[in-house]
Amino acid sequence: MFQQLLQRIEEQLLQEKPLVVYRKPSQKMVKGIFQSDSKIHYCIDFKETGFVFAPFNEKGEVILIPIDELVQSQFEPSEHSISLNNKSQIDYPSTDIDEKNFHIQLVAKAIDEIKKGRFKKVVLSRLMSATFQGAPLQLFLKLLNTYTEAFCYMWYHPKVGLWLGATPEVLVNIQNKQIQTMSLAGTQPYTGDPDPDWKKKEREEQSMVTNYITNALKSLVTNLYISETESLRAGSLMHLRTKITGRLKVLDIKKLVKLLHPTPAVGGLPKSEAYDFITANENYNREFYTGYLGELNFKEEIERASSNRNIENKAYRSIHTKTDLFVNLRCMQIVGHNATIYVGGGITTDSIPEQEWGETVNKSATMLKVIQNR
Ligand SMILES: C=C(O[C@H]1C=CC=C(C(=O)O)[C@@H]1O)C(=O)O
Repeated sequence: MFQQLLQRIEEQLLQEKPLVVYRKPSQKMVKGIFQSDSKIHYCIDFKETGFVFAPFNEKGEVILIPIDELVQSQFEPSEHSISLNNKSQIDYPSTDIDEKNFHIQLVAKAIDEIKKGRFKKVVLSRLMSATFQGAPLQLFLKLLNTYTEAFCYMWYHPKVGLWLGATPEVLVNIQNKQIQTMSLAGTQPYTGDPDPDWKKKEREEQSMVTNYITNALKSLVTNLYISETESLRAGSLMHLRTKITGRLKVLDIKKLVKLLHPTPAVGGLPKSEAYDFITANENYNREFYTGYLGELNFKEEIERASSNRNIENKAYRSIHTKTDLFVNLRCMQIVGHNATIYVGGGITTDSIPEQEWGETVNKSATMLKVIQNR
């Protein structure tokens, strides 16, 4: 069955038609969505059904792959998954000294602006290049094998390109009017401790995200609930996560997404000042990195146990509409045998530029491990 899904993916790639194949965190089901033509469809009012792929730029167009054909199959991660602990196994591509200096100076400039009061936090990123052997589909299978707790995907559109990723961050899950989101920030390497100590810088950086999201949601939801903050493992990294849930007063996905994206986990605070700094200073276009992606308005049939209402059938079915969106982190764009890997980190007044560089190097390991089959 899984073999059939792989064949269908290969066929679609050969025909140069749009597709997305993905697996949600902690699930075994891999879904492939195949578009029947090569047109580019856009999501306009968020009432459409399909798989969305949105850029970081809020004003950029959100691409939609309609569900012309859906093929799904269970995937059993193989026993030979890649080890996530051994940092030394990675062969980091050599970096140009100018590249490193540029990033360090960029971080220093941001710290200055924070001290001057222009903004409180900004997420700064860079890209790096690496070559790989084999086919992109092989990389996707390695992602599935390696990052079972992440949202793993391969997305392709002939007019846009091919992207792969394994992200730990949920933008928002919506089922009927119930929503679930998270504030995810703060990073340290995973060393085997599932609940390590966190420094003040990471705690503050993450609580800014929590505060932003809860304030943004206040006017839109009732029953707002904020969980305890916990450590979350994402491959060879650890993050801080707080879960936030609530019930929408009015189901308006467009408004909700506009409010959440980009969260200060990928943009900064205040949103527009940080955004302006990023676009004026980062020196490259993030495109779909730190955008969002996932299922929009999918219909899901839920079977419930027998109830008084429906004794003859022993069960009754109801149709739910679900939206599951993820932030596009730990991702790369593929052209031929070249991968462009995107990595970034949150900068606050307590950031140390050299360490922020190191954090982007650590984050690149998520994709490099897969590329290098380490
Ligand atoms: C921007 C990225 O990560 C975000 C998510 C988790 C932790 C982050 C941090 O510690 O800076 C970032 O906010 C990235 O991986 O490129």
